[in-house]
Amino acid sequence: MMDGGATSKEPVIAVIYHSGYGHTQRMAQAIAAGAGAELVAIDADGNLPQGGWNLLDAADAIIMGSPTYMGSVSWQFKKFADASSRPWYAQTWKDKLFSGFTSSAALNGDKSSTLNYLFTLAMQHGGIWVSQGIQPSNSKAAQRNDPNFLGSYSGAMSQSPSDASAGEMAPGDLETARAFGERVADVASRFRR
Ligand SMILES: Cc1cc2nc3c(=O)[nH]c(=O)nc-3n(C[C@H](O)[C@H](O)[C@H](O)COP(=O)(O)O)c2cc1C
Repeated sequence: MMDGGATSKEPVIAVIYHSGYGHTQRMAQAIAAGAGAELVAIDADGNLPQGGWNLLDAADAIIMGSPTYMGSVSWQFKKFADASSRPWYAQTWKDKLFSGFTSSAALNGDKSSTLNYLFTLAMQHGGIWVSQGIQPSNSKAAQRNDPNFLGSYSGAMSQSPSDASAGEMAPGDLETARAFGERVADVASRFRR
């Protein structure tokens, strides 16, 4: 339902994302489950579904996601970003909370470049960025499915080998994504007080 939750006191949170092969979609679903958010999927032509723009306009927090393709967002996500020049022009998304997430094949894969782009887009809209806020699992004892094993601070990340399907994603990355969604919702509810 994309009614923007107008009658609720709970913050309205939207997860807007593009996914070519399903990995970023699974992250988006996990984040939305943690945040109690509405999903807005950018389609293969870079367009939003009916009601998508209205939901973003009504949202207190917008969490943006794209796969990392050639070190940045996909062209479909960039089409959405360019189309967001309409709310940018009127600064109607000013002071909303924003955050971001991405997936890649390589362990590093330049995912930070993608998150940096999402941050820049949020800043152009006059937004307030929410960090991932989950301590990294980076000790010798750390295991692949421990919280924030990829050690991201600026947003949520997942990594899957290039020949692994979305169904084979690391459960720890998805659980990290869910916990990240919870955090954004917590920050958003504090901002509404
Ligand atoms: C056109 C293209 C470019 C890619 N560029 C990168 C890259 O720069 N770094 C990387 O680690 N993986 C790269 N990948 C792999 C994807 O990031 C990875 O498969 C990701 O999980 C795909 O997410 P999706 O299923 O949501 O589309 C690329 C894949 C494609 C199709």
